[in-house]
Amino acid sequence: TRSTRPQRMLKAVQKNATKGNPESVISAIDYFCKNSEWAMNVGDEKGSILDSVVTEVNPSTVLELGTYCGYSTVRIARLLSPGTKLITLEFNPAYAAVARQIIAYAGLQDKVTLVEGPSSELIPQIKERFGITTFDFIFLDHWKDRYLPDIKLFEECGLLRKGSVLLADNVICPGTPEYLEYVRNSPHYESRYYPAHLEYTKVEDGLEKSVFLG
Ligand SMILES: CCNc1ncnc2c1ncn2[C@@H]1O[C@H](/C=C/CNC(=O)c2cc(-c3ccc(F)cc3)cc(O)c2O)[C@@H](O)[C@H]1O
Ligand SMILES: [Mg+2]
Repeated sequence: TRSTRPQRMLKAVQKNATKGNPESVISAIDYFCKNSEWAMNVGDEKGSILDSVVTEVNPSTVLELGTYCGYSTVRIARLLSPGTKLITLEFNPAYAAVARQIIAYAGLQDKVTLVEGPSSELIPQIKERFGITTFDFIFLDHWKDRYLPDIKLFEECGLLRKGSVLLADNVICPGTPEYLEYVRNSPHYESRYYPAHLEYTKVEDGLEKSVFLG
């Protein structure tokens, strides 16, 4: 049967990137998406903003919602201090299988815990299963209508502390209006918009960074 786009993306990484070199994996995926097939990775322009926020926060505990093929997982994990690991949640087994291979190709498997399942079920289990009290940094890039319910779940489960940083992709395109309204109007968050473009296009999009104030 015909291969899937994530499988073709993995082939492109195995063909064009250097094993153990995260930068080459990122470049190979961006090249594939610009020259062969568009895919919903955060991309290089928004990815550079992601890099700068991760570097600024220098987090000890990291969560990503929506692994997809692992592009942003690799971008984040390559910047983490030694001994720091990130947890990434993905509920599509086929996507998770490709992501595991792309993360391993980059040599970052020891810095990543990919958990298969829906965030709504997994978030309440995180403290127990991974011995995490709160997250320093959370990257939201899963179904856009799940950003708001999941941020409320973080609050209910006590997974945020004063200063926790949430970074959300696609707040303009496809858009997350309810989430934006919440973080921009809640007294519990200080929010800032980083304008950019939808990955590999000239369409407007951007990232919203929201700091939990307690
Ligand atoms: C049930 C919610 N919880 C979830 N828990 C765990 N994993 C989840 C969850 N939701 C979705 N996922 C996974 O996250 C990924 C979903 C991402 C959704 N992203 C988008 O729809 C998206 C879409 C676009 C886009 C923009 C313009 C277009 F014309 C077409 C597409 C651009 C992006 O950057 C995007 O992130 C998948 O791997 C999916 O299996
Ligand atoms: Mg996205």
